[in-house]
Amino acid sequence: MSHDNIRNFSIIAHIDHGKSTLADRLLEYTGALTAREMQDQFLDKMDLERERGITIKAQTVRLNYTADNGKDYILNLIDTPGHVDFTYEVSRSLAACEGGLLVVDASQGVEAQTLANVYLALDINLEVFPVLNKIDLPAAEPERVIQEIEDIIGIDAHDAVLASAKEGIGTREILEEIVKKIPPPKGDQDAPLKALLFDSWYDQYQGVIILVRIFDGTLKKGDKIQLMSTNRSYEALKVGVFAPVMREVPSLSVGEVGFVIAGIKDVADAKVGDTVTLLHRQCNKAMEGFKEVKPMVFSGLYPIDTAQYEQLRDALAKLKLNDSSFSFEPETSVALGFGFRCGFLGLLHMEIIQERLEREFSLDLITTAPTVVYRVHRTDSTMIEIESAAKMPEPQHIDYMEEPFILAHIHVPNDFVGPVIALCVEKRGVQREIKYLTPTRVMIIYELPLNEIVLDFYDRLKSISKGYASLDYEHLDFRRSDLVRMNVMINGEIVDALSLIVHKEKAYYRGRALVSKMKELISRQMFEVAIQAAIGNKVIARETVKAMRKDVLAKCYGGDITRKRKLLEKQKEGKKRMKNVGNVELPQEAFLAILKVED
Ligand SMILES: Nc1nc2c(ncn2[C@@H]2O[C@H](COP(=O)(O)OP(=O)(O)OP(=O)(O)O)[C@@H](O)[C@H]2O)c(=O)[nH]1
Repeated sequence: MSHDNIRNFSIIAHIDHGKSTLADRLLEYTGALTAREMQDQFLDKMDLERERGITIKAQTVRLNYTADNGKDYILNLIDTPGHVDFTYEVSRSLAACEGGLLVVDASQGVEAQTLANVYLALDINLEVFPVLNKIDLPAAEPERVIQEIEDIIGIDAHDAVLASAKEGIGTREILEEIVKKIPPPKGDQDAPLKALLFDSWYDQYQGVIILVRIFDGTLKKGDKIQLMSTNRSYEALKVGVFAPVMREVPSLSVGEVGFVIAGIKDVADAKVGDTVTLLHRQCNKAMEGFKEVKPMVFSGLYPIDTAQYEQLRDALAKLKLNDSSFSFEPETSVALGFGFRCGFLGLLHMEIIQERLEREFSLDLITTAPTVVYRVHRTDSTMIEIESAAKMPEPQHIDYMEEPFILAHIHVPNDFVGPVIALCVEKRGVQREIKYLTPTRVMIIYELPLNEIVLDFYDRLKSISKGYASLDYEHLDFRRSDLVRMNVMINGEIVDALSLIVHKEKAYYRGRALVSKMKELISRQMFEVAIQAAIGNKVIARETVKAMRKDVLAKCYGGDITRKRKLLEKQKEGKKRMKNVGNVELPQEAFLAILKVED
């Protein structure tokens, strides 16, 4: 059977350059969606995604298209998540394709994130062709952007499609280009099944659904399949495609993309990048590029109201059903009580989960400052990985420690090179390369400790570059580093949830800055509050929040009860995100004060 009529492609775009809008246009044009269904963007399903304008979970659709040459084609659009935390998932989705549309906002030009994904695509030899979107905007500069694409990315862009996804301009040209420029899939129909699992999620009615791209062989309903990384086998109960809603088909063969429901219980068993083969006729080599993804950023989540603990646990379990890259385990804090230490792929992933917990599950949470995984090599020559300062052994048991490093690509206009380099140096960065991509655009490549990135790197980068800089990063390795545990004491008591691991050289300065920030954040209480930072037994900084002079209610001249109630209510409002630690009331912000400290 010929696979000549199949085209598998992704849309590669920087956030907000119009990927979802364009995808909807393609669906609409090929008749996959009616205009009414178009009211909502089809591909970005979750509310949160829509609100934040970012794509979190990949979605894939099959489109039927009759080309100008009179032939019918099946176009599989494979959506990719659009954020730096999900690079691995992006790379697996791209691996399921033969080509990619590079969508660039004609008024903005090429951005760092676009580059990262384009390079991912070019590295695996995808056919990439450019589409300039938003040409309806008065600020669009197609010529400049075409030049930029050629200079920076090095692909031919002179015949880039000029499009406006908003106004439906260029849609047919794009479909024609897909057919002409992207090669059809190759593969051996008679070989044993070899399919790439490139996405999976949990559906409450159907269980785990996996998306696969067939490279060799055929996958039929009823087949006994095996996942090669876990060696577990399942029966393919349902096989089908999204067109764009789920539709069962008898089988999927070479080049095709579709879903399989196979009674997999847990998304953690359906690992992105895994190879699907047949139990009794296995392919001899798994797909390349498989990686186990591991959480890199951790934070403590505690219910403000201890009665919400069970609810929080259930909510975390529910979220985990659909997100195997997220982890949680119970943690107890003297200061905050019972909660969970949660692991995330990165900061955005963390914010998304926290926001969902508060919004979809109506939980009020205190979150502790994000941290990374450290490796502690103990004097007894064993090694442990810790993801919170509370787990750090006493100094006499530590031989040395290591912290994770990343490779950061920062894309910035010429004018900001100086400040960006200064920031990287301040954050203990090691310079790799500074590349002038054009006379005005610069790529700054630095090795940086992840620990500095999770604090305030991104915000600082944005503010020193007036929003122009963009960042993307990949994990490099663990490096030996001089780290100490810093404790924060409130009225002489160590508050464990505020302890942090810092680089020794930064400790004094950070300690001082942290306590002075906390002083601003903690409101006056009926008594004096001493805030101290200490390393071991040594106090390195101290600030005092003076006692309140008058009772708030004293302001309410005597008997005006409504006024009094109003004031009390107002106080209650403000109390929402407060936690009593000892007898001191600490606001949520105080737990994240370290994020607001500048070096
Ligand atoms: N003027 C104009 N606006 C557009 C065009 N295409 C998209 N937009 C707008 O640009 C914004 C971003 O578009 P999206 O399609 O959500 O961007 P996206 O690239 O999918 O973003 P992610 O899902 O985060 O990757 C939206 O407000 C769109 O309405 C266009 O051709 N012209």
